[in-house]
Amino acid sequence: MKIFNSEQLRLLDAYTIKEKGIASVDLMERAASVFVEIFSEIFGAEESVRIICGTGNNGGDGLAVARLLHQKGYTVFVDIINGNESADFKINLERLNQQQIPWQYVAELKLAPTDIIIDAIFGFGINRPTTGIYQKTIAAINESKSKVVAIDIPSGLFPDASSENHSIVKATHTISFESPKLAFMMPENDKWVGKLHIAPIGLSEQKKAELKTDYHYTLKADIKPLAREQFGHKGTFGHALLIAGSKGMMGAAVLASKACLRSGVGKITTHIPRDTAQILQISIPEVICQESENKSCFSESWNTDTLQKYDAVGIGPGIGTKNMNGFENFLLNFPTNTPLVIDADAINLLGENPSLLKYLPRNVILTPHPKEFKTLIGQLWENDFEKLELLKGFAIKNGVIICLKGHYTAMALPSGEVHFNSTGNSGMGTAGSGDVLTGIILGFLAQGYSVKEAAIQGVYEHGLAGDRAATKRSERAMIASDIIENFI
Ligand SMILES: NC(=O)C1=CN([C@@H]2O[C@H](COP(=O)(O)OP(=O)(O)OC[C@H]3O[C@@H](n4cnc5c(N)ncnc54)[C@H](OP(=O)(O)O)[C@@H]3O)[C@@H](O)[C@H]2O)[C@H](O)CC1
Ligand SMILES: [K+]
Repeated sequence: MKIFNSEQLRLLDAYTIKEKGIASVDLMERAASVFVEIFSEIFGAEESVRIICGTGNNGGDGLAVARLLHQKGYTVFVDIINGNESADFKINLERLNQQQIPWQYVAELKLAPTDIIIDAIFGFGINRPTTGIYQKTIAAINESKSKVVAIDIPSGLFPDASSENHSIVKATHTISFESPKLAFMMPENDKWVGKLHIAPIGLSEQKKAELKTDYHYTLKADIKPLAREQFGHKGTFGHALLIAGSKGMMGAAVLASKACLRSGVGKITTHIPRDTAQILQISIPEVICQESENKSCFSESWNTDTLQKYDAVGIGPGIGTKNMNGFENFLLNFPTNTPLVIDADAINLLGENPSLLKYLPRNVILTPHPKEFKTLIGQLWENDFEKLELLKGFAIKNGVIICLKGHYTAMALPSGEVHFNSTGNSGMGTAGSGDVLTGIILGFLAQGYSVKEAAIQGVYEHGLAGDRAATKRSERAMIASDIIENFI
């Protein structure tokens, strides 16, 4: 799914009105009705609902929502912050009066603890930080103990730029129209958005296809699994090489190897330090163990021919950062066309010696978490929008795919595109979860997925398996092995 900016959403809005010959107020009605559909699945009609509206189209949505909830039997009360009224706001205020739904202009907001608040102050039309009565009302909402449901976007949040230090409504749920806003993907905004719901309102599919954006949100419909050949065998489903582990960190090699096998790969050879094969062999009998001749997992005897035998290579889980020479030797000998996934300490090694970046092969996926990303680029960022620019810049400059792990893992491609993942949960913030991801991506690469497919699909399915694990156990109690066990 594409992520559009506010200018594009306005264009889509106008185009849909023209193409489908519907009035803008009818599009507002459609938006309000899909909002109410989702809202009523979350909150029953016994609830008393306070709807706080601005006077633009977000406020207009709020008025239409008030009317539709009233018709469904909810007790509603509307507060309006006086301002310039949009045409569709005016129409909906008139409709509200016809139904004799109570409303008032807000002077000072006083909320009952039992109220559910619907936030309809500002939508994507916000163009400056909130001040005065808007700021005061937002503070009153945030100080209340009420559940808050934002229409389209929590009021005060800029959809396409950083809103650091602004006054923003802290929503429990955000029901957003048609596509998520870029701001929702940023960890710094997690505290405002709450649980995100996407509500399609039927904007023009043709125009959506035409509009270009760098930003995408991966949903089930975007995932196209590779067909598994009926006559295939372990020789045709790919042979992966994983370079992982060190003394005390062999669990990382175990988790990544097992996840790789679960991804459907034909064979995996796991290259580990000397005298550590027993741990791996006992944990996973299906793995081919290959011990290094020394204490690190880097073999001096590696050359392009030995590495070229594999369909894909993964390096990093649990390797430590002590053997820079070994890593350098690995990269210098790495075959140009073999896909490679680089994780964990291998990323830290690259960060320590950025001159090695020029030796990266053609098809590379790096999977840092934010701290590893910081080490890799050797600089900090002021806010998450700046971090996103740095991520894009790194992918473009180095011709690599880089997956920055997080709630919405961001995958930046050399083309400048960024794909945000939609699956996963906080239970995946647990030791070994990243090793599992490396194993899955490696397995997909070895089976012939392109680097783009392996990254996007690997991250998506890793999250999906994590969601299944959380359902069976809980986000708190799940561990990395549960992600592997729930990979189907
Ligand atoms: N295409 C869709 O997705 C649809 C969206 N709908 C809803 O419409 C809003 C966007 O509505 P819009 O009227 O464009 O904008 P807002 O309601 O967000 O804001 C209204 C005006 O408020 C002014 N403004 C902006 N920032 C501030 C501020 N900090 N303080 C005070 N006032 C502010 C600004 O006007 P100015 O002239 O003062 O600059 C805004 O224009 C969208 O989010 C959806 O909820 C449709 O209902 C259906 C289609
Ligand atoms: K809002």
